[in-house]
Amino acid sequence: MVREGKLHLLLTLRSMQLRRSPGQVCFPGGKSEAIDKDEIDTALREAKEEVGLQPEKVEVICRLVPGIDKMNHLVTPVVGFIEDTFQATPNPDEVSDVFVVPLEYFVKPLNYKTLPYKTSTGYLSRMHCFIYDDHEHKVSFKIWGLTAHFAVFLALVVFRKRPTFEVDYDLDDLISSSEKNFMNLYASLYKRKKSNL
Ligand SMILES: CC(C)(COP(=O)(O)OP(=O)(O)OC[C@H]1O[C@@H](n2cnc3c(N)ncnc32)[C@H](O)[C@@H]1OP(=O)(O)O)[C@@H](O)C(=O)NCCC(=O)NCCSC(=O)CCC(=O)O
Repeated sequence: MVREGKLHLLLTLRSMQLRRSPGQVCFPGGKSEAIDKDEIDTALREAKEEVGLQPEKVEVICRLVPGIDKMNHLVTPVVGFIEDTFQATPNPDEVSDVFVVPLEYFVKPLNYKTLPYKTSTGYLSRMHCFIYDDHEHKVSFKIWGLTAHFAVFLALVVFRKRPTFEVDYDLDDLISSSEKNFMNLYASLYKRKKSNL
């Protein structure tokens, strides 16, 4: 969404009652169901369930290169544009807060650290970790892991500028290098699956 002339990302704080990743920041989303035609359908259905966003209020822009979560699920980000007038109605079973962050924060953060990260298959990567202070609501959010990975990639695609921290992409060939990173990660998981057969 555009707020005060700047692109913003809408994020959620997961409910503490959730079995998986309680209290962590993520995008609205979830597992695909048989009724979903594709990942876009899944994303729109989940956004409606979690934050009350009506699918017809979303202008879907694109899908991004998938990521892989710690359970080795394939997670496909869907990018959509929404109006600034959207008023979230968080489903309290799943979401305890909804907030927005300027997209630019993910290339030029005020509070950032990087953590080296080794996947279950030994693939070496890095995890971004951002602390975002929402001054209007006097709350701070920690945005890290898979969520930060997607936010950084989208910010790089949109702004096409060098971030103030290191990233694992060739910035002159962003899309290909992100596909290559994904394929390497995917291949390392596939190899392990095969050897466990
Ligand atoms: C991947 C999503 C979008 C999935 O959302 P939800 O968990 O709300 O999905 P849900 O529909 O409620 O999930 C219902 C069940 O489906 C499973 N499920 C969810 N997404 C799936 C997928 N893509 N493929 C297969 N199964 C999937 C869940 O494990 C869960 O199983 P069970 O009921 O059996 O559990 C989210 O969990 C997420 O964004 N996680 C990352 C949050 C994050 O970045 N945290 C910070 C660092 S931690 C980190 O980055 C590591 C990555 C990670 O969190 O795995």
